[in-house]
Amino acid sequence: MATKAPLVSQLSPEAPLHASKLTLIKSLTESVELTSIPFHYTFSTNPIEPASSDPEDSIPVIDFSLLTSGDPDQRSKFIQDLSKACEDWGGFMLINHGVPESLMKAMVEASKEFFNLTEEEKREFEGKLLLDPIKCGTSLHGRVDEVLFWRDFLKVIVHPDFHFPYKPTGFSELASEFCKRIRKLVRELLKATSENLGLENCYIEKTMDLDSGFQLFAANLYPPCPQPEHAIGIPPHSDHGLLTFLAQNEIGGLQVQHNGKWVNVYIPPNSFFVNIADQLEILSNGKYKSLVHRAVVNNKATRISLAIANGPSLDTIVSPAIELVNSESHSVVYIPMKFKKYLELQQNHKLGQKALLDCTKVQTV
Ligand SMILES: O=C(O)CCC(=O)C(=O)O
Ligand SMILES: [Fe+2]
Repeated sequence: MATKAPLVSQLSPEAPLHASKLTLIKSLTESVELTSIPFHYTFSTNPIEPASSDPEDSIPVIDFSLLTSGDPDQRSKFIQDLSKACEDWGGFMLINHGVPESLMKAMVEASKEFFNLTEEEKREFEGKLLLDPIKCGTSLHGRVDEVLFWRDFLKVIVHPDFHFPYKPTGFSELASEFCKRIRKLVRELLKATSENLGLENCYIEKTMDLDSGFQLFAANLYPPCPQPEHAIGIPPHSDHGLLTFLAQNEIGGLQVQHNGKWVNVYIPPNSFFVNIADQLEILSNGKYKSLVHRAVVNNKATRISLAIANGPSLDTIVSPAIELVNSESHSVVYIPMKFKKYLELQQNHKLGQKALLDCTKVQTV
């Protein structure tokens, strides 16, 4: 059995988590035969409630090729489907989006290779501060987390400036292409969204300064967990930007909150799950709600997910579109805030549903 100091601190309930570096969850699960989860990983003493398997709860599917077909009827179907998905769910499965399946698979493979680097090699990319361009770690904020999450991550700022680890070979080139294609899709989706909100076609693109938009690539690794009903990969939260794109290997684990229930979302290998994030909720003055989601773990197979968060530029002051504020039916407004400030506040906020977004709301009378 491994007896590295950081491992001991994770296994013992008395040891303060903050005392030493945390072992990556991948290393922990590979170094000892675990039959139960170490104390600090207990997210819930009661088993986490299972998700709904009601066919009524099927995720809307948006066919991107309808938009690009050149047929006006197909385009208007796309616009309507998107509008309904944003209002009813806050997320949708995006199919026929034009990103080659081979590129998506290669990205998942390269992420897996990254996580397979030695712990020492990965420590080179550790990163400490919020806007450090490359950060590899475990849980959420690492040592400051009260409960540890069953997840290792690599987070990289890929726009407006592109950064990326130089290992494994070829990962950076693949990621550059992959993220560029996603930015293109985001622009198209946000043009259609502007239209759906009754705004000028380029409203979001311009006001959110997408030419300098903040794009963050994250790869998440969730190894098998001996007690998946008591641990969690990522707890319930909404994302910070405008739209997040999610892809995964063939293993499920994403759940979204819909009408007060948790719903399983399986993302097929050639699809993206796209969810509305907080800045789009603010901009739409609450017409669209950011989607609360979480990642659960399993006891059989390692899951890898890729989450690409697409936001405004860091200096953009995000506020509700004025056209959407003056209506009597919308009495809630959100306090305008620089996106960078929002990220800083989020960093110091415990991840809990939509706690930070709720703080930015003011009730008008
Ligand atoms: O792994 C997943 O499916 C979700 C990841 C996620 O929510 C995130 O990285 O923000
Ligand atoms: Fe997320």
